[in-house]
Amino acid sequence: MSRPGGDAADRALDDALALANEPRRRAARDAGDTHGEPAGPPPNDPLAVALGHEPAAPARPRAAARPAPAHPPRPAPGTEPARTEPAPEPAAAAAPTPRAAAGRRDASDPLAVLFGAGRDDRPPTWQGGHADPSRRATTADPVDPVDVAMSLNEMSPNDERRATVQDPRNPGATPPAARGTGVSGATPARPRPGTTPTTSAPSTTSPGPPPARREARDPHAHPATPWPDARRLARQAGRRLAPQAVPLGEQALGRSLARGLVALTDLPSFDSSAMDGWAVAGPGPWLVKGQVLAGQRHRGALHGGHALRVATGTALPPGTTAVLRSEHGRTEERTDGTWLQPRAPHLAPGPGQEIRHRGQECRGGDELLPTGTLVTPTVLGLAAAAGYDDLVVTARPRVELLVLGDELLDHGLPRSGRVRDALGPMLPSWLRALGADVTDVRRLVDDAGALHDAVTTSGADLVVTTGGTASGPVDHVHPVLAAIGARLLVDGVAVRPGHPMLLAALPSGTSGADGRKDRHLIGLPGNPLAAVSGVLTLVAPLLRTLGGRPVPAPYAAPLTEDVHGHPQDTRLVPVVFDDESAARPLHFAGPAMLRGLAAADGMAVIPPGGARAGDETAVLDTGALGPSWGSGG
Ligand SMILES: Nc1nc2c(c(=O)[nH]1)N[C@H]1C(S)=C(S)[C@@H](COP(=O)(O)OP(=O)(O)OC[C@H]3O[C@@H](n4cnc5c(N)ncnc54)[C@H](O)[C@@H]3O)O[C@H]1N2
Ligand code: MOO
Repeated sequence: MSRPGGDAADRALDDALALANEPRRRAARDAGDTHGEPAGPPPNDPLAVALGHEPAAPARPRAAARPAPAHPPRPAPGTEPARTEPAPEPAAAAAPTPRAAAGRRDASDPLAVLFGAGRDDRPPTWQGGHADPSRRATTADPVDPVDVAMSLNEMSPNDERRATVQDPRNPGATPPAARGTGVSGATPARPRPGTTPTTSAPSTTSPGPPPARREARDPHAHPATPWPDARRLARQAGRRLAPQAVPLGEQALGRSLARGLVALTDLPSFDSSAMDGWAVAGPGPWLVKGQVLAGQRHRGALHGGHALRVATGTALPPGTTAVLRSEHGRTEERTDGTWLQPRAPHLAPGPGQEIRHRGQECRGGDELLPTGTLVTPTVLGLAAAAGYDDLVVTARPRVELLVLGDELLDHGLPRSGRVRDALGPMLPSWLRALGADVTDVRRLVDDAGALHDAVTTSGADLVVTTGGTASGPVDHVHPVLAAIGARLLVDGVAVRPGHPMLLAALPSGTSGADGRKDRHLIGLPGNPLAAVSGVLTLVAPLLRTLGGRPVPAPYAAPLTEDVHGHPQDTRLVPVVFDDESAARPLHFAGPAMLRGLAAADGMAVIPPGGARAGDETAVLDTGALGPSWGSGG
């Protein structure tokens, strides 16, 4: 099956994002920036700018051609640098505003991205592809995911992660990543005392995690994957699942057509009246011969000088030359019957007037919609009108969500150093909006054995974890992946927030009961906005591939104000469209905050080095995720 636009459109999308990001990344590097926090939060003064109605094809990002701001803008109240959370200033908080509808190519798609620039603006060195030897790969470079994949077995011997690797299911065995290093004896942490896991206790099937010596994992041991590359790697990591025939209805909603929708018949399939009135034959006046309603059939033909009272949708008998709509005609009872004539000479219907002709919309065999079209409510309606009872659609990727964290509460007020789980209630809807079948949502205690069991026994196509991706004492995601021999395709992304997110190919031995292979795990950071960043960066592109969903039409918007950038990393910043075309950055956008995003229409993609007021900036749609048929990815 090929999708409209398919990989080419997908590549175009990522290429354009790479274009938008690359020059700033270089500008930041040229300015001597290295690792670190953004130069400063965004400036104070929100401006109102209009959303550009750009063509879907990559155009030219003005942002890409401009140098990075020489001086970082002043901090804005209510914003925070990547890892600090200043006290919010309510007066400066952006109030939720009406969502802009116009200007979007695909309002149902959370990942609709619009571009502002084209390749013509690329600096000469960029056009050379590799003119700058220090430049990291971008999506413009063909990169084989296999080349980029980092097998834990291939990590350098001095990677401290090796010291933490131990198979919690088999404490005595030297895990693959530790073989040959002489390192052993890592212990997954035990649940903290006083914690109350709500839905999932530590594994009862597991012998339990062994004692371990945990050493700090160095998150900077390897460079983070550039954000556009991470999206592409996620998109290329999986293969489309096998299509299924499902009954026409909600089951099909949100999937893609695995076969083009071909008209089974002419539409309309018979000549019918477009108006309530009279079917007439020849010029008037006409003798009214009776009435035929929609769904009824008149026996025989209509002869010249005769009329039939008809309703909108009535099948017209042969001989009908036009329909006179009711407000244009007048009847008169005479001894020989009811006579009809136009109310005025100019209201006499011309030939064919008010007739809906057979085949006007399509002929049998015409392709109504191509393969890959997202099934929306309207598509269901069209398919029904065209006579379909079932649709052959792409499968929904089965996704299991594992929410990690002893500190999480599932009800009541945050208290005693514990916080409410914000991701359990939020992510399943996101995942469904991205086309997933969320098979399970489990809260796990911070226990390596529980995580190990959950991952290895899951039958899902994609396991999504939240929390535990960093290098804290109970961050078990990396050690468990290493222990089971998972292959890290992305291990840390140059994006703020969301830096520690990861994507791993699970070994085929961990396929579930149904024997599905080609399974993946995405580790989302625990900070809630960082987790959303991971959804946009890794989850959406992978789900789009697995579910064979169409590539969203891109869109971009000029920014209303300067937005500071991280020196090397892309930033994703919640923005709201104040009117039809304004992208205003919102405050309260720190990694642990959801207040900004909750009021947002999307996340602006701020390239390394920052963006200026007026810069056309790609926007990832986050505002239209409500409908379960929502596209995305
Ligand atoms: N030494 C370092 N520490 C941290 C680094 C680093 O590079 N070196 N990265 C920081 C970044 S960036 C992020 S993001 C976080 C990611 O941490 P984890 O993925 O390991 O997540 P946790 O530590 O489990 O939790 C982080 C934070 O988020 C809260 N949380 C977790 N789950 C939820 C949830 N379901 N709902 C609401 N809040 C949640 C948790 O309580 C923590 O406050 O690591 C930094 N540290
Ligand atoms: O706090 Mo972290 O912001 O996700 O990269």
